Amino acid sequence: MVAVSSTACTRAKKTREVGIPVVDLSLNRSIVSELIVKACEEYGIFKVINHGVPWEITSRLEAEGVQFFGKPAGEKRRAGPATPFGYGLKNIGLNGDKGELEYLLLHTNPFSIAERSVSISNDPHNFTCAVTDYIGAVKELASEVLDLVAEGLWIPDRHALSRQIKDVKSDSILRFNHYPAVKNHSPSLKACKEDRIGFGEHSDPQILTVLRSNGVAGLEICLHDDELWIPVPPDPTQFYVIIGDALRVLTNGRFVSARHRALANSSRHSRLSMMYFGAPPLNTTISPLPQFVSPQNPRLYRPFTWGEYKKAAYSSRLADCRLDLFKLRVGNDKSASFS
Ligand SMILES: C=C1C[C@]23C[C@@]1(O)CC[C@H]2[C@@]12CC[C@H](O)[C@@](C)(C(=O)O1)[C@H]2[C@@H]3C(=O)O
Ligand SMILES: O=C(O)CCC(=O)C(=O)O
Ligand SMILES: [Fe+2]
Repeated sequence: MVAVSSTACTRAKKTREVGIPVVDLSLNRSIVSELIVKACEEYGIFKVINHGVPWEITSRLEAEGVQFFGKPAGEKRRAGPATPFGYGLKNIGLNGDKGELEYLLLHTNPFSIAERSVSISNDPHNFTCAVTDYIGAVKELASEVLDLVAEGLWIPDRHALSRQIKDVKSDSILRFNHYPAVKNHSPSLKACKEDRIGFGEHSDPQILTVLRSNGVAGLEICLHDDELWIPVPPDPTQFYVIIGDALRVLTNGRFVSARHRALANSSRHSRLSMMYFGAPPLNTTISPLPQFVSPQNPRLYRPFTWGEYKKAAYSSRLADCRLDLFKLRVGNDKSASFS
């Protein structure tokens, strides 16, 4: 599927050279927390370096991904469908979204991983270990980032955010996306430079996403609703943190949940990305924290549970602005009080 109209050939692709913030976690803690808060307010995405995740853990999981997606189609299908977890091909979610990719969705619950690994790998024990080690390491990284966010925002309970994803009942997800290289690229199509949409525009519903990809480009973010897509350079040795809708709500809109997409334009190599989506338990209430609500900054969202938001997300299309369903009409609505 090529998700562009024929007019795309005459339309220049709108992109802009903007540097995505880079945060060095080995620097002084108060500097790091300030940098992270700034990046979350302005971009909703940043790269972390000196992150402490051992290369061996990342490369072991990548090798499992390469092995799985290299299997014959029929074998991969046996690990599907991806609703709610397992192997998916081109169909995304439940409402007709499509993309040029195949993927694996896993719940991070240890029992769920062990159970799924049997249909995914010929060596389920190895697969389970690789996934468990990786989740442990990126969860630690995500928790550290959330503690730094709490410090930078002067949230009195410095573990209030990280506790949500560390909870044993956390509803976090691990995802592998594989975007095959474009085969048989005819010269005329090449000249056209059309975009193949791998994973369409959206914001992630969770608290935050930790993304790692191989060296193949594709990820783009859209800033300030201005229709300009900014390429996010791939860096296999580092991680990108993407702010999700839940953290946007907790900060009463002070943080942005970055709208992003992945293109599948590479003609030589396939792109493989691995995302950890950090989420709270289903019954956790998501509501703006008191210090972000005041007469000057009225409450923007009504409280809801993560389960409620997830249900709304899965009833929507990928590009929908799901948070609008939970927005309060500030100014002429009595429920838009502060507390
Ligand atoms: C179209 C959809 C796919 C998605 C569920 C949804 O209905 C809307 C949100 C999508 C998203 C984006 C971030 C993650 O990749 C994901 C697993 C999630 O939690 O929300 C996907 C969902 C999916 O692919 O099933
Ligand atoms: O594969 C990627 O690089 C990004 C995919 C993504 O945004 C997602 O799965 O939510
Ligand atoms: Fe995403």
